[in-house]
Amino acid sequence: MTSSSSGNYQSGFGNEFATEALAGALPEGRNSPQRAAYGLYAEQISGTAFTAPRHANRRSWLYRIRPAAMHRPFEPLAHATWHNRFDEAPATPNQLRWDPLPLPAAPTDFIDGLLTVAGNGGPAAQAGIGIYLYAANRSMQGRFLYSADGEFLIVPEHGRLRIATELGLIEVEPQQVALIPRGIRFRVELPDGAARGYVAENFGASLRLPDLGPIGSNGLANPRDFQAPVAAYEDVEGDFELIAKFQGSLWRASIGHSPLDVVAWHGNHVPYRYDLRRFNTIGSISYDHPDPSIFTVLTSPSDTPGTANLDFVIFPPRWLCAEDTFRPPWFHRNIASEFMGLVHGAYDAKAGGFVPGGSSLHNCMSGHGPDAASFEKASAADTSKPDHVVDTMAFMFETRAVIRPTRQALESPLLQRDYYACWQGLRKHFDAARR
Ligand SMILES: O=C(O)Cc1cc(O)ccc1O
Ligand SMILES: [Fe+2]
Repeated sequence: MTSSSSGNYQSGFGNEFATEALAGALPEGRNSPQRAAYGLYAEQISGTAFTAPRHANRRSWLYRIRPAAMHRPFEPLAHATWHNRFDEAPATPNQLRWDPLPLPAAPTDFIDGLLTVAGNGGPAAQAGIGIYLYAANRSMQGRFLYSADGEFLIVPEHGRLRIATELGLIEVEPQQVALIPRGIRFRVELPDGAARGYVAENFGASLRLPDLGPIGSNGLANPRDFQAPVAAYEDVEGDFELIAKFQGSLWRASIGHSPLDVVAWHGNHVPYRYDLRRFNTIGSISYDHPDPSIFTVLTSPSDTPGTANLDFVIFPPRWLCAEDTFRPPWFHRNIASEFMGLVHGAYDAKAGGFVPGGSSLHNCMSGHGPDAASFEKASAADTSKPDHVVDTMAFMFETRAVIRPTRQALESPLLQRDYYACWQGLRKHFDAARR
């Protein structure tokens, strides 16, 4: 087996990258020479329509030991907890919150450990997202995964992931995220022996950096902090399995070699990692709590301008200094639906019950906001002094379409059946005689 490089990245979101693990493996001046160097096969993978506008167009050219076509036929593969059936249970307007998944006792790899909590739309419509949790305790061995249905945004909460992809190696730890584009084959290894986290599978237009408008040319997630891998290949033969996620179901095929055999590549349909601690958080320096759209890391636009299929939003450490302002998130009802997770520390709108690895769902127009304890504390706080919110990293998958929990999520013992009670202690302060 030949394998190369660890910890090597190329920087810049949306760049036209070029990388070769063997000198001269990338053809010069053309994509598809009559005979590629080293006896490699040239292969293109497109992530957008050929004719998508140039700024949105994604494709990569791969120079590989064997073409992706070379495997035995696929057959259906059952999975007890990972699926895209978002219509099994009625969509609910109830506020929902779950405790974290326990780490598994039996041997469980990343694929086995995936569980669908909720979602909307679907792969057939190329719109919506699947929301999954994973809890695993061993590396994928002799098997490789790709999804034809969407890109994976992986948000680790516990344990590092070493993600060996066709285009090279991506290593992430909690407070970093990984993005695996549609179609790219990969294997997830667990250097810490156990791992837990969240995944959004985006069936819609690929995630990109949001426009910055009047913020200007810098800020939020800066493009240079996104890191794509360098080429790293495996020249290894064996009795392996290629697993495809296709239209919400899994398929398996025997493959006689590692499909991670790309010696060189160039293009922009690429995996990335991003460290959420690099986010340049912007907020109010006068009064009022701004809309959380200023915390958008990446966005998947829909066909309606300004109305995302998916926004990936984070709530990182930050200073709060708005004067005469209720500083935590306000009470609200939104047209968008909000799935939240916590990867580190505590969230400033919830004094208890929302712990790292836990999840919450507040659907379209469902009232929510600070719990009673957080409300009382923030209403009494001295706003002439800044507050430093530290030790925190919450995130939100926000979608234009209602997020439909799966039956297994609604029936799970992890669902907090008393979640509504966190708002029941909000006292009546109204007094018509006092302004
Ligand atoms: O519900 C939440 O906690 C997320 C959220 C945070 C915020 O600062 C404003 C609106 C919002 O939905
Ligand atoms: Fe909210």
